Amino acid sequence: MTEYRKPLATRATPIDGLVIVDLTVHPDNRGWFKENWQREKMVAAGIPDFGPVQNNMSFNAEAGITRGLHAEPWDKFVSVATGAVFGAWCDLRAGSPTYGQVATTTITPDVAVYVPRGVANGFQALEDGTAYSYLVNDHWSPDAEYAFVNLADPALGIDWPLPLTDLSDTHLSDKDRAHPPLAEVVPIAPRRILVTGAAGQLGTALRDAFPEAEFPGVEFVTHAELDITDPQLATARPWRQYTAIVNAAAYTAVDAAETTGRQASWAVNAAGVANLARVAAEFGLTLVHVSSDYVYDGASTDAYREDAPLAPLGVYGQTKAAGDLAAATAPRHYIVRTSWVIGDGANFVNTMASLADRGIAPQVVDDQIGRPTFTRDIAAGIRHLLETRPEYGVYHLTNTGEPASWAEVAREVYTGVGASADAVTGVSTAAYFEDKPGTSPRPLNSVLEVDKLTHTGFTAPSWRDRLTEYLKGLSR
Ligand SMILES: NC(=O)C1=CN([C@@H]2O[C@H](COP(=O)(O)OP(=O)(O)OC[C@H]3O[C@@H](n4cnc5c(N)ncnc54)[C@H](OP(=O)(O)O)[C@@H]3O)[C@@H](O)[C@H]2O)C=CC1
Ligand SMILES: Cc1cn([C@H]2C[C@H](O)[C@@H](COP(=O)(O)OP(=O)(O)O[C@H]3O[C@@H](C)C(=O)[C@@H](O)[C@H]3O)O2)c(=O)[nH]c1=O
Repeated sequence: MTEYRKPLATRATPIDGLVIVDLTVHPDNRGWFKENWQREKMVAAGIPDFGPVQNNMSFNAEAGITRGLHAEPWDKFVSVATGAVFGAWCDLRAGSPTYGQVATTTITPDVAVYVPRGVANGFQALEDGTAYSYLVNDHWSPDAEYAFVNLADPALGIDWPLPLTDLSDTHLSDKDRAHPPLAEVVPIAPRRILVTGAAGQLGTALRDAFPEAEFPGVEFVTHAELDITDPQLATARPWRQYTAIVNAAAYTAVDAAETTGRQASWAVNAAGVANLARVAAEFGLTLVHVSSDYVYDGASTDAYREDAPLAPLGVYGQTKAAGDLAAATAPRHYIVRTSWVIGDGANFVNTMASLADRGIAPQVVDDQIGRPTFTRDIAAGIRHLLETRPEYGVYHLTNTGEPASWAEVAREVYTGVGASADAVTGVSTAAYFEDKPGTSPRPLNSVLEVDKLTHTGFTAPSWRDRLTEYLKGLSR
């Protein structure tokens, strides 16, 4: 029986994330009215902001008609427009703490159920002429991965009001009779993570931080495999089957960005990020984007906090700043600003180690101050953000320890590889670049304050410790 004028409320079930919702139904002399989905109130009541894109209805002419149990790769919000059903669900999500658990309840117009992606859904009509409604957050596609479980499987122990053995073919389809028992079900994999720019320094480290065993279906794409500037990006993947994009793609040739690489820098670091942000916004994904200390002018005498004004000096920094503004338009975004990245690839430490090996005594700038940051720690910090989900926004993420100039870093590298630190001569940035026309201006202060990230429970180790380990691992 429909209960009228109940306040909107939610009730937990034995299945993790499967929520029964009490809806407010307003009766009058013509019938009744209900808000079947009301985003603002329902999200406030704790129902996920699941972004429905399709509303399905099935009409069930007679009581006893039974459908299920079907787990599709999208979330559902089910209820009835008229009549009543006995609803039954079984958790078929790979890795779910409640895998195989069953929940049941009666659904009348004053009840709805939020069914998370991968939980198999089924029902038996309790009245003739029952109209069953479900909102879903992906468009139906024959290519989607589905899972099914047999609604008569004794392992589920569902106590159907009308025994299934009494049902004729007009009440239960052959297809639904033939679904496998729970023991033979292939579970539904979770939504996937996509990592762009996967052949770069950070992309390489992200492969270790997001192993397939812990992140089933995680996808690493190189520049050749997915160009973030692609105008067809919105249709390049079935995006609703993804949960996050980690953007490690960038144009990072700082000096070339001033001249021959200006267009490419804008295309990748600004327009490409805007492209990703549009996809993230449209399909409800979290965008993790990586940014740089070069978005600041370096004139501050203090370490930079996340809310410091953007004031980039050169083209690379300008395009990175534009990318940050674009990334922030995605409702779910983490912008991870880091500095002086060292990983697997061409970088300052490798250059210095190579110069030391060849007995070269370099001049190195001693008035740019910052902290080298190792890609394994950036990757670990990104994993931390995606797993703990602090408030969306900008986070500084660098290794910790006393900041240093590039000349000091160079001396540590020389010492670390067994050469003399005396080989490194300090020089001012102005003097170093004096005879190098067309090069980029660089901030003198690149020190980023990392307290905000620390408060979320993540602090990267000291850069000096990481440098020692890194130099040991260099194949020379
Ligand atoms: N390196 C540093 O010192 C610092 C870097 N950062 C930021 O950290 C992030 C990671 O940098 P890092 O790993 O060092 O960069 P890398 O230059 O090592 O890697 C960038 C990757 O992006 C790829 N790429 C370029 N254009 C596109 C495109 N249009 N679509 C898809 N992929 C593309 C590149 O491929 P290909 O080479 O084939 O073009 C490359 O594999 C970047 O956002 C960078 O701005 C921040 C501070 C310092
Ligand atoms: C090789 C060399 C560099 N330098 C200077 C140039 C430069 O100012 C500094 C560091 O050299 P790099 O070539 O690594 O500088 P650069 O490419 O500007 O490094 C930057 O890359 C971008 C992508 C970022 O986002 C920044 O955080 C920063 O890491 O050292 C010397 O003084 N002597 C040398 O022999």
